[in-house]
Amino acid sequence: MAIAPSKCFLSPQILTNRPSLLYFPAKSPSYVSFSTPKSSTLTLRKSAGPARISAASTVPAETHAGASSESKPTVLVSEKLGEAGLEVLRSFADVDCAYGLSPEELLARISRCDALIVRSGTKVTRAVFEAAKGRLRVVGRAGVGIDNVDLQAATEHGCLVVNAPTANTVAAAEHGIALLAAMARNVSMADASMKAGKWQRNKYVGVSLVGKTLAVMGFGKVGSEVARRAKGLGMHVIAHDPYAPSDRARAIGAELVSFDEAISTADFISLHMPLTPATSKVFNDETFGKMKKGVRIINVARGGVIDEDALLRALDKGTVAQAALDVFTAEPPSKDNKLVQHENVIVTPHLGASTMEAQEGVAIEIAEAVVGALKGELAATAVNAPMVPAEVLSELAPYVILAEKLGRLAVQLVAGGSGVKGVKVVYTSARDPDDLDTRLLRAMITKGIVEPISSVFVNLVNADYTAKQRGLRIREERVSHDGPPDVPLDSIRVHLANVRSKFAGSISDAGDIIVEGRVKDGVPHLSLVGSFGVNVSLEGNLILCRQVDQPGMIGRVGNILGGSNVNVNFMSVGRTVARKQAIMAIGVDEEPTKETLRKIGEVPAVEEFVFLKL
Ligand SMILES: NC(=O)C1=CN([C@@H]2O[C@H](COP(=O)(O)OP(=O)(O)OC[C@H]3O[C@@H](n4cnc5c(N)ncnc54)[C@H](O)[C@@H]3O)[C@@H](O)[C@H]2O)C=CC1
Ligand SMILES: O=C(O)C(=O)COP(=O)(O)O
Repeated sequence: MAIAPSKCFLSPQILTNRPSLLYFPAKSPSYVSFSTPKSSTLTLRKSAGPARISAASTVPAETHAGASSESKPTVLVSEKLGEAGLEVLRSFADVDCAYGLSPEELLARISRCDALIVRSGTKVTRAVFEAAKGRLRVVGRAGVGIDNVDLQAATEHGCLVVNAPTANTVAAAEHGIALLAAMARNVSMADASMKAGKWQRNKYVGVSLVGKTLAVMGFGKVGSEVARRAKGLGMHVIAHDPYAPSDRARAIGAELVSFDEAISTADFISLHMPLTPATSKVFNDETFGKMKKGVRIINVARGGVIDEDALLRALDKGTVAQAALDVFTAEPPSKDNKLVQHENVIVTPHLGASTMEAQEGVAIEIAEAVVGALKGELAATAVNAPMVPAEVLSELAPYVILAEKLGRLAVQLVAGGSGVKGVKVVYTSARDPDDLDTRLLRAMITKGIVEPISSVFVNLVNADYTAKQRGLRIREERVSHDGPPDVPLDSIRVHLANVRSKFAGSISDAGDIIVEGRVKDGVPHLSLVGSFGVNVSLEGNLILCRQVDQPGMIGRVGNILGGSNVNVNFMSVGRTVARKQAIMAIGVDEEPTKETLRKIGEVPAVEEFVFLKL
C-alpha cells in the first residue's frame, strides 16, 4: 500500500515580514496578503492534515486561504477532471473548466490564471510560462507522467509543478495486465471478427501466460504492481530498473537483471519507465534485434520510449510477434498509423489511468496538492522543488526566518557597486551533517540577498536557479558544536566575500562582511556583526552604530530616537576591548526620519552608522 508523504504548511507571514509565500513571490494577489504583528510568537498546530505553522495572534490559518470571493485565485482545468477534485478546487478558487483548448487559446487565457491543471493531453510549453506573465504559480499534473510539462521553463519562472503520483498506479497496472492477457488470447481481434459475422476458432489460438518469462522494464510503482499481478498468473518475472532496490523486487518474487538480459530472455516485455532523454526510443532496431524471436510487448508507459518505425519493422519480420499499445509518440496517432492498423497489434487510446476510481482519486490528489501549494504548503508531490518533511520543517521554522533576515542584513551592508558574488554560509550544529537539511535555509538566504537588490522574486522553486543566473556562488559549511542534538542549529553565519561595506564595522579580520544569528526562545536574534558580538532580536528594523566605547552612549542615542517618537524594542552593545571600539545594535519599530538619523550621526563618539530594514 502506498504511504502518502506528509505535507507541511508555512504560513506566509512566518516566512517573511512581507506578504510573500515560500513558493510564490511577494507580488502574490490579495488572497495571500496580510500583515505581521511585531510580537508574534510561533505556534505549531498539528492536526490529522498538514502540519501548520502559524503566527499566534494573527488571522487563523483557515482564513488565510482566499477569504473573500473577489480575492480568490483562478484555477484553469484544461482536461477532464473528476467531480470530487473540482469540488475541492471550488471551495478555494474560481475554477475555469475549459476542456480541449487549442495551444493558442491556452496562451491567450493563461495570464488570468494562478494555477493550471492538466492531464497528458495539454502541452505546457515554455511559451505557456512566458504568456503567463508571472501570474501562474502552480501547474498540477493530474497523473504521473510530466513529460508534457517543460519543467526547466517552469523552474525558471518560479512556477511549482506538482503531480498526482499514486492514485492511478493500480489502474495503469491493471490495464497492463488486461492488455497482456487480451493480446495473448487475441481477444480484440476475435471480438472484431465475431462482430463481422465470423466464427474463426482456429485463427485465434493464443499463447499461455503460465510459466512464461515477463520482463518488467521500470520497476517503480506501476511496474511493481504489474509484477505482483503477473506472479499471481504463474509467470516468471524478471525486471530491469537501474535505480530500483533489489530487496523490493525480491519481496515480490522478481529478479532484477541487466537491460540486455531482460530483453533477450523474456517472452513478454512490459514497459513502465518514464519518458526521459535516457529512455527516449530505447526500444529500437538494435534492441529489438537482441530480443527472443516471437517476443510480445506491452506499453502503458509512454509512446516515446519505442521507436515506432523500428517496432513496425520488427513486427513485419516476426521478431516481435505481437504488441499491445496504450500510448503513442503522437497522441492521438494519425488515422492511417501503420502500428494502429497492424493485425498483430492491439491498441487502446491512452486508457491506463481511466477507471472511475483512479479518476476520482487523481482528481482529489491533484486538487489538494494545487490548493495546498496556492496556500503556501510545501507540496509532498512537488516535481521541481525540494520536498521537506513536516518534522524537519517544524523545527527549522524559526531558522528559516533567521536565514532570510541574515541574507537581507548582509546585502544591505554592501557598498553600492560592489556586486555580491561569493557567499559562504556556516551552520554551527550539534547534528550529524546528514541530519541537517539546509536546502530550505539556503533558499531563504538567497531570497534575503537577492530580493532587496533586484526585481526578482525568489521562492523555493527558483532559488538555486536564480542564484546561478546571477552568478551568486553559495558555499555551505558545517561546524560541529557540543550542544543538545534536539536543537537543529546553534548559529547561522553569512559571509559575503570580496565586497566593500558601507559599514566598516561589519567587516571581519579576514575582510568579509559577516552577520551571524541564533534563535533564542523561538525568536531570531543577531549575534555577531563583523567581529562584534551583539544580541538583538531581529524584528522591526535595525540601526547599527559604531562608536568609541564610552559611558552614556545608549542614553544619548535612545533620547534622539525617543524624541522623534521612534520606539526602541531592543538595544545591545558589543565591543572588542573595553573603552575602545563598540557596536550598538538598536532594534526600532518605526523607520527613523533622515533628520533623526542625521542627529545620531552628529553624536561625537559615533564613527559610523547604518539603518537596515529587516
Ligand atoms: N498509460 C497511462 O495511462 C499511464 C501511464 N503511466 C506511465 O507509467 C510510467 C511509470 O509510472 P510509475 O510507475 O508511476 O512511475 P515511477 O516513477 O514510480 O516508476 C518509474 C520507474 O522507472 C525507472 N526507470 C527510470 N529510468 C529507467 C531506465 N532507463 N530503465 C529502466 N527503468 C527506469 C525508475 O527508476 C522508476 O523506478 C510513467 O511513464 C507514467 O507516465 C502511469 C500511469 C498511467
Ligand atoms: O498518469 C499518467 O502518466 C498517465 O499517462 C495518465 O494520463 P491521463 O491523465 O489519463 O491523460
